[in-house]
Amino acid sequence: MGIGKESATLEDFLEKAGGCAVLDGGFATQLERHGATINDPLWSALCLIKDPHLIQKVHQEYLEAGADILVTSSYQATIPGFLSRGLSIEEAETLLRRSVKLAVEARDKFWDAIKTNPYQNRTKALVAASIGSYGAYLADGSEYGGNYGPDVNLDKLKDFHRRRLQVLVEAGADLLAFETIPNKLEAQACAELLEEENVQIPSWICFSSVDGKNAPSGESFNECLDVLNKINKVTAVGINCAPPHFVLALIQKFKELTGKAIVVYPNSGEIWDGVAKRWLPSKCFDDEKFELFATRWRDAGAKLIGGCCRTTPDTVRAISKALKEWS
Ligand SMILES: C[S+](C)CC[C@H](N)C(=O)O
Ligand SMILES: N[C@@H](CCS)C(=O)O
Ligand SMILES: [Zn+2]
Repeated sequence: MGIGKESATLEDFLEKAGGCAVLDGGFATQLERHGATINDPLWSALCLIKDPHLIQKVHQEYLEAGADILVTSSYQATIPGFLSRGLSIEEAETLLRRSVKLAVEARDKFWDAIKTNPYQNRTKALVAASIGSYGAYLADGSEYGGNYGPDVNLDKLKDFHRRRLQVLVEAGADLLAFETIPNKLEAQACAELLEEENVQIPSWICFSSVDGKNAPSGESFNECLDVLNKINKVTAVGINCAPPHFVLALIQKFKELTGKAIVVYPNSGEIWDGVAKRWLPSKCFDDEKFELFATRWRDAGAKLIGGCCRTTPDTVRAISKALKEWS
């Protein structure tokens, strides 16, 4: 027996979405635009404790902007992270389940409101449970560095991810989204866990990149994807929270390296300073540029396209306009 409901394939969903699905945008970014303070080791997961209503509002805003897939607020929600704040294991698991519940409720409410409108051309959105990297939990910018040191081995990374993954799948997520994976070892740990836990829902594993060519650790995507290609339970692979000007070349590279579906959701181009905990200005794409490049990314072979940090519902609206223009 595996965990998670038997679901329709991602391929079927992509077909219903017109061949290419629109993801949402920067989740934490939109929380902050509404005034949330997340300068904290739990980052956006702090809102699971302090302001769950705001989480649901942000999901709603991304649906209204055209997202076919919502990514949950669990990026930096981890059991050890919550324990270090004095919560019990039970409370930590309740918060993880809450992240899925908030997105599912937002999705269902939105769908109930639009499904009978004959002029709407939408598919019922999916909820992807975010599983941020170990580096995200460290809260020191390690998801863009990829060097976890000699004490972190394959088993330690599996132990870190296992229980959260089980709780999120059992809470009813439609998909798993591993985000900002910065090295080959962690990609392998996540992929092998999908097999060990016999996960029945589709999943993507996304890497960050700081040089536009390799994983942040310096390992080539060739090596990283070699590991993932062998594991059928990894449905899609790609890039998230890397600068958007890297994305076209990375899609072309990934097309050569894998037969799996490709997912891309870059950030705005700003650079995260993990020590000062703030975004530094750099070469950025505005929403018009996202609109222009979304079709280039699709034409290069990406099947799931959205935005990550510092992008907003307006960015998603621009991507949706570009990709669903035919509809
Ligand atoms: C995607 S980064 C901006 C998330 C925050 C980071 N893990 C930190 O806590 O500093
Ligand atoms: N899903 C996370 C990604 C951070 S890189 C968020 O949008 O907050
Ligand atoms: Zn991001």
